[in-house]
Amino acid sequence: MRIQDAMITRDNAAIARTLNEALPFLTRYDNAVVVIKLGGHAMGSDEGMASFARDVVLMRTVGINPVIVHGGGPMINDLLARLGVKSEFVRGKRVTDAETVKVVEMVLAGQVNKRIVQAINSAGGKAVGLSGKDTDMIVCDQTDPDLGFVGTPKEVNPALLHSLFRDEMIPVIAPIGTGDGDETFNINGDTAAGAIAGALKADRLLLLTDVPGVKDRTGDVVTELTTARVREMTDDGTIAGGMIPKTETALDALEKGVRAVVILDGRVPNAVLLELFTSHGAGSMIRID
Ligand SMILES: Nc1ncnc2c1ncn2[C@@H]1O[C@H](COP(=O)(O)OP(=O)(O)O)[C@@H](O)[C@H]1O
Ligand SMILES: CC(=O)N[C@@H](CCC(=O)OP(=O)(O)O)C(=O)O
Repeated sequence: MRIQDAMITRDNAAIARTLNEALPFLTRYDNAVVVIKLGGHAMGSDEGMASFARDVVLMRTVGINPVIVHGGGPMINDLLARLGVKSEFVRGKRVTDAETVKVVEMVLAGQVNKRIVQAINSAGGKAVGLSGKDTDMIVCDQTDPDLGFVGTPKEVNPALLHSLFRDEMIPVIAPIGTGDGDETFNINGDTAAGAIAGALKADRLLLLTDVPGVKDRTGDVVTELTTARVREMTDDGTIAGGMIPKTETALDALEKGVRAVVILDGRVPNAVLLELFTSHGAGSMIRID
């Protein structure tokens, strides 16, 4: 056998093994709803975005209904800094005054949302850019007067998303909500993703971030977490900062009927596919005890 033929045979064997491993998952996820939160830190380069978009289109092609809810904190920070507006976070949430909320909406629903929509459409998908304001999809209460225009979703109307699924479209949602009046609320991206996943009773909520998962005190990633363990790790301060809205979201989403939540590193190429279609998965999976 020529060296080249031997290499092809080896490659084919690896491909066959991968497909073999993926097949049971392909059946399991047929028509499943998978909500993916793409954090600002996980968005990275254009190449990374293109690879993420290809994965999302592949999910759609094999019959999954993906929903993308995105963040964009670092992009908001950039513009606020250029405008000379100071910004601070309390327990992972941005204190948002009237001026800041305008910048937040512009960056998230304009710049970041359209970048993701364009990447998915370039990869051959049919992405539709939305925010929680469209069809009153996310109606909020004010989270805490000290945080200003930060919203906590109190009502999620997912009807539009079901229509989009029927037409094999991929919703891409900016975490901006409306109030009972005509207020605009800034919603933490994780919180918005959890609220949408809960309303859809999603099969999976994937929170893509810039760490490999939830780390314990020694810095090791915990691959399987119960809700009780998450509470313990929050109480003793092991879970802190930006990880708090993620784990709070996970607990809330599980309570609303989401089957499992996974926190994983969005910077790893094909992170979403590895999580969904391999037996070892990726990141930290949180399930109800
Ligand atoms: N126990 C923990 N395990 C992993 N990350 C943690 C933990 N506690 C705090 N963090 C911090 O949470 C960050 C993720 O939150 P954040 O920066 O808001 O992400 P994103 O922008 O992706 O939403 C990590 O980069 C890490 O610094
Ligand atoms: C209330 C609140 O904190 N909203 C976030 C919304 C964006 C976000 O969540 O972005 P990441 O996912 O990239 O962190 C903010 O203003 O930064």
